[in-house]
Amino acid sequence: MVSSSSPPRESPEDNLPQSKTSLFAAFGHAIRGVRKLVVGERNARVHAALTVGVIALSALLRISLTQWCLIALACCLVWIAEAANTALERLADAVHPERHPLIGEAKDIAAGGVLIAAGIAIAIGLLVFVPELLDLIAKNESSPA
Ligand SMILES: Nc1ncnc2c1ncn2[C@@H]1O[C@H](COP(=O)(O)OP(=O)(O)OP(=O)(O)O)[C@@H](O)[C@H]1O
Repeated sequence: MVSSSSPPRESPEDNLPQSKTSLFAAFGHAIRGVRKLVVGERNARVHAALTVGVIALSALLRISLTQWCLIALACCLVWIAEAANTALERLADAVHPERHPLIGEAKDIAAGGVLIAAGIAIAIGLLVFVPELLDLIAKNESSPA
């Protein structure tokens, strides 16, 4: 017979840590993460320079709203992959500083994700910018000197 004074059964959710972080503080942590990514990672600084260059080229070529959306998504894809790669590298180094084949594999896979994202971003950039640049060249050639 079950005693009526037995404690209530715990649900799996009861074991989860209760987050006391306010939305405002969480936003601050995220901004700190972006700063650490851009300041501390050489690859992220390269992405930052490329992002600025791509935005400048897009503005110069006066691309359409749809093209802006595609370029923005392509840039975001690379930034998200780079952030995930950096986070995984730091986590792996903290949890297991010694060399381990699985850590190596995990880092290689994360780096592969960045490579795939960068490849797709380059393809989108070519699809958007090459026709625009060809158009600009054709207009310049056809205009009277
Ligand atoms: N702890 C480890 N155990 C086994 N192999 C590792 C380990 N750390 C790194 N490696 C191998 O060395 C490669 C480079 O790892 P590293 O942490 O130096 O990244 P990285 O080249 O600095 O990358 P990023 O430029 O993105 O920071 C990994 O992809 C992995 O193949």
